[in-house]
Amino acid sequence: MADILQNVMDHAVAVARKAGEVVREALSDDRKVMTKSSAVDLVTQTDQKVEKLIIQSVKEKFPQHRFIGEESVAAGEPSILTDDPTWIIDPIDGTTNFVHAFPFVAISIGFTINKRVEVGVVYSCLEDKMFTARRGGGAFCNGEPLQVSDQTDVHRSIIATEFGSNRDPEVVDKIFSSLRNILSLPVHGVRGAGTAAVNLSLVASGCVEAYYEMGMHVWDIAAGSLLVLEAGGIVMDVDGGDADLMSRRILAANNRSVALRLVEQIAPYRPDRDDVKKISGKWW
Ligand SMILES: O=P([O-])([O-])O[C@@H]1[C@@H](O)[C@H](O)[C@@H](O)[C@H](O)[C@@H]1O
Ligand SMILES: [Mg+2]
Ligand SMILES: [Mg+2]
Repeated sequence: MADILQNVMDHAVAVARKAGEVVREALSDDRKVMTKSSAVDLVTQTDQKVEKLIIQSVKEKFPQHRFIGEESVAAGEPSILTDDPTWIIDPIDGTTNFVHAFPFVAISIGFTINKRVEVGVVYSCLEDKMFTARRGGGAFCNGEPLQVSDQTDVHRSIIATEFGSNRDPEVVDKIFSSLRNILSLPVHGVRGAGTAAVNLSLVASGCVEAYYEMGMHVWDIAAGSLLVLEAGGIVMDVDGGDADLMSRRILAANNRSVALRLVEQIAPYRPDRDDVKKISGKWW
């Protein structure tokens, strides 16, 4: 197992770095913007090109492995997580940032066996920060070990979250009531990098105490959730229950004390799960 995981880690780092070069080069091109689930859920040809590059390179080295890729799922591939070795890929996490040249854009590659993340790689390619973690092996940024913040007082914390791309009025109301509750605790501040993976790397780096969101997807959080765990943090559902990669809900924090104070303030809702999709009238 250790050899396989080291081979996976080495390959994920190498292909994430190559993908980062493609993204940086594309920043100087005209970026043709398309939309997916809403007018603000953006995708570009670079997202699609990078995902193809990653999957093709993994298939050559690990032909038996499975994939859940954001843009493959958008094109109709199922996002079912099995016990098989699976690469969970977000080719560009922060596409809206990429379109606007806002400087937080990441390639996120998680690797699971038996539905558990064993390797996580998040390459924040405009910052040139390679975040890596192996289960039980610690979390690192460009080779330097990461440790979550030791702050236990939520009032002295910065909390990260995102507004997402769902503009249904009832969802927007939930987002803002959670935000109002947390801001009024009070906390030192609320931030959002515009990418779940970078937000999770900020928790792992001790720069923010927690990140929560509802509506993001498994490819946004698979790699980053392991960064947080291996940096000494915790990951759970926004209601305090067990973390569930496919639920599209996450609360990642430096410790339980801060996490549970946030659970009390978050107005939860349940997005459609990543592994439950209507395809040609059937549910799977
Ligand atoms: O689409 P993308 O840039 O890969 O991923 C983004 C996520 O990282 C973010 O957490 C979410 O709020 C955005 O709506 C978007 O889904
Ligand atoms: Mg994403
Ligand atoms: Mg993406």
